[in-house]
Amino acid sequence: KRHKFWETQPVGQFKDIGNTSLPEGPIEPPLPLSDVKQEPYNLPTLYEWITCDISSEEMCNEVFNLLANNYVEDDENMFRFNYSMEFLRWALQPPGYFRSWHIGVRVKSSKKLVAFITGVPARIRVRDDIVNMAEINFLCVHKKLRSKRLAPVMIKEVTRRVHLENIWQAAYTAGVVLPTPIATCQYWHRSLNPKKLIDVGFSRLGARMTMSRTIKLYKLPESTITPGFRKMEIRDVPAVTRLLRNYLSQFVVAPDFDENDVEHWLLPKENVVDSYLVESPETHEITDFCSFYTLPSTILGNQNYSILKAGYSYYNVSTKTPLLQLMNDALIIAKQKDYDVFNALDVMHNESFLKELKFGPGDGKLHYYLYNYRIRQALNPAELGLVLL
Ligand SMILES: CCCCCCCCCCCCCC(=O)CSCCNC(=O)CCNC(=O)[C@H](O)C(C)(C)COP(=O)(O)OP(=O)(O)OC[C@H]1O[C@@H](n2cnc3c(N)ncnc32)[C@H](O)[C@@H]1OP(=O)(O)O
Ligand SMILES: CCOC(=O)c1cnc2ccc(OC)cc2c1SCCC#N
Repeated sequence: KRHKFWETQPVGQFKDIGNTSLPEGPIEPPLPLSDVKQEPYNLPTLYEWITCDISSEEMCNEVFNLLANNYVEDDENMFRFNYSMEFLRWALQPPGYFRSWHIGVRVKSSKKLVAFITGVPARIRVRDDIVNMAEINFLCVHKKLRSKRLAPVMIKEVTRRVHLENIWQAAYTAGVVLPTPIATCQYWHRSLNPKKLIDVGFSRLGARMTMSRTIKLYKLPESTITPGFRKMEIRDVPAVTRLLRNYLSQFVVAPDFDENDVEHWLLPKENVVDSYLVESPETHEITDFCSFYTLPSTILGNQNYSILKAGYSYYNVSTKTPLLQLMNDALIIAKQKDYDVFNALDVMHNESFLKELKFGPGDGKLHYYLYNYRIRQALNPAELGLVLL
């Protein structure tokens, strides 16, 4: 497949796969800031750039609506991600964020928002290298403006603005195959509301299975079973940071979280992120941690339901409680909160609990990418300690 844009970019190229003589690390060196293009890339005549202030209710609502109607759908067009406004503010305003990396495209005449792309700063460790990167997300072009080569312009513009902050690497994920994935992961789904998932056509009644038998199969206890299992609070940030940093150190690619990052990304936020930990009833030591984020989806073309309430496994650490038991408590919490499904990627140690906790494999893949950073050989999902939103 010809990748006319991606073949011009400092990313692993398909032709280089297997060429282990190429060094691991940055592909191109940083430039002096004076060499970075000072003015925005040209857009087609009818359109203009707009820097989106996500703090503004009106702007955030415009972004919400663009994504709600034009963002990612599954291959069967059964679902479309429906990121909430509070989720977008959480995802886009981490410590040290740059408003200039929240980039929109408007129609000059109508001022209608028709495209969007974002970056947020993140310190990502790759093996022993800690790299300041941009995490790129929410690339979206209105359905009516597709296949006009707008995406490469959006990507070049966010690249330019990231370069202006002296950052030269990026991390991103996509369901599509581009040059060149550093890892390819699989989604797994754990039904919490099997009747709804069957009704919308995602799941099917198993052979020789009745609906009541299916509901019973996925039934969970009313309450969590681990002694000392409780919601994370702000006073837990130092202990959770220690626990998480130690746990993530075993993976090839992982965020280098400090306490500020943990406070932003992992403190519970209603309808956005849920975090629980195990505080030993004897020693009061914090021994385990689990978290999931809330990303609903619009259900496309179903008479009975319009929204799918989905939880997504985020960061989990087990040092005393078996991961299987910890994640079962996470499922119990999600069911208590009326989630329809709990999703997880096969990253980190997730493989160890998926089948036993009755997750089923999805048909979607998620490819991880680094920009301007070569990894000699693609990683196994279990070597990834990074979850993007
Ligand atoms: C140092 C800093 C660096 C910062 C930047 C780092 C890189 C960040 C990269 C971005 C990371 C985003 C991560 C993220 O947000 C998470 S992945 C979600 C992406 N968004 C969606 O799928 C929403 C629905 N689809 C759309 O809105 C459009 O189809 C999009 C906008 C996707 C493409 O619009 P279009 O109207 O359908 O297509 P054209 O404009 O005609 O352009 C075609 C070219 O775009 C390439 N393409 C298609 N999908 C892509 C994708 N998901 N990533 C990268 N490239 C993608 C495609 O391969 C082709 O290039 P090629 O000819 O070379 O093959
Ligand atoms: C019921 C299981 O599927 C999903 O939860 C779901 C929901 N919404 C989506 C929107 C766009 C979409 O595009 C790939 C996929 C989904 C999926 S499956 C992949 C995400 C996970 N887990």
